Amino acid sequence: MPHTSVAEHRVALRQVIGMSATETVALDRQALGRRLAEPLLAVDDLPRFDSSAMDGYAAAPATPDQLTFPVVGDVAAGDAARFALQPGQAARVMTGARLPAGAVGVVPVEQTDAARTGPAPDQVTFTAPVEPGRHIRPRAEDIAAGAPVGAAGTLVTAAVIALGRSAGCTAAVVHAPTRVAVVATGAELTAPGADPGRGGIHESNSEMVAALAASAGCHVTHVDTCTDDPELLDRLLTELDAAPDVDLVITTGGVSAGAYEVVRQVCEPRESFSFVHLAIQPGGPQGLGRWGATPVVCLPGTPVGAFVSFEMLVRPALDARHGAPPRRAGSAAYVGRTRHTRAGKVQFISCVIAQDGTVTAPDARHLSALAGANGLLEVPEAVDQIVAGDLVTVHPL
Ligand SMILES: Nc1nc2c(c(=O)[nH]1)N[C@H]1C(S)=C(S)[C@@H](COP(=O)(O)OP(=O)(O)OC[C@H]3O[C@@H](n4cnc5c(N)ncnc54)[C@H](O)[C@@H]3O)O[C@H]1N2
Ligand code: MOO
Repeated sequence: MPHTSVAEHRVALRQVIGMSATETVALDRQALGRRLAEPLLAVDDLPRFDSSAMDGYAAAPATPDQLTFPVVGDVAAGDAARFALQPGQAARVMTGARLPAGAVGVVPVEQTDAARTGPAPDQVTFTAPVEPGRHIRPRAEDIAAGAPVGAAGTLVTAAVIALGRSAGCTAAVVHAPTRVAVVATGAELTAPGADPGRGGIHESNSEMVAALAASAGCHVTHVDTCTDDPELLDRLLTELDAAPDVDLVITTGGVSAGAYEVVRQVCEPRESFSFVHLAIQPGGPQGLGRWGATPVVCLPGTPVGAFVSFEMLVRPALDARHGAPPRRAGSAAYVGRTRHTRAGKVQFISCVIAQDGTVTAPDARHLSALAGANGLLEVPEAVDQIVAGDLVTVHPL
């Protein structure tokens, strides 16, 4: 296999995976988790008008110490409040109500002699003078029409949905999710619940990769398994390339040096494909290319290798495709036992990052260690052991 650096492979993956299409979606929960492809601008001011922050009385004192006011109006939230307060007048207002013109401040009902409920009184007396501006939410205080709710690249969160909708936005231009087909290959794979017999194994990669892709903002549209029969894989890839709902195929297995490496056998002869063994562990054997017009990423079959290489290689390319900024690795103080690792390869070890900034890593490299992990600890190529007190690079999962 050609020798390719991890950095070169990452660049190649980004090129093949490319950028997603953009689409306009309603600014509701379907936009949640997407990245804005264009700035989202406020359509309206928020608040749309000077409004009351309290249930109480808006007042326009004639003198700074005026305490008793005639009540000339009653404004509920939603009312148009077409009248203006003259100096010396007050109006009952509810939280969120449009303030009558001329209001200087709002006095909460608790600080008056008025009853909370029932019709508005003819007159109200406050316990203290009106403070100018108090309990008034000025128009556009939160965001003004035309100002950005979010720049391109912003993650649409519940708060972004709230801000945008409050500012009158109804839709957003976002990066479309990548429609992914997963194909797990291997003669030994047995479907859930079926008898694996003497040599079979319970198949797990397909749903693991589907879950990883979903967590990376993809829509998983196909999940297939395939035997080691080259004709079957050829036919399946051709079908997926023709399918209207597949932007990317991710395969697992069949990429190493054995006699029945179906993915390599079928894909390697095609010019666009390259198969490499990267200096990382696990996840070293990798393939990449296009079947027809469809990008195909070939991960190794070992479940931990497939997981780690998805996280460290494929996820960054999907993030870029979906308009997300690069994730930053963290660092943590290693507090476990001395771990000997293999120099010459970047190692990714399942680890547990604690709240206090320390990190431990169980001895095993098995799926059980990964299932209990919340991060991957990266041991650089030149390092052959990590000891307690080392500051190490960690990638949160
Ligand atoms: N002579 C060599 N042998 C191997 C090399 C090598 O360089 N020379 N590389 C090793 C490394 S590293 C890896 S990783 C694996 C990659 O092998 P494949 O991608 O061809 O994967 P398979 O052989 O198909 O499977 C490996 C392993 O994983 C299990 N597996 C596969 N698919 C699934 C699945 N869908 N669900 C659950 N488990 C799965 C499979 O049963 C095997 O145990 O090659 C090494 N060998
Ligand atoms: O890549 Mo393999 O065992 O290094 O997963």
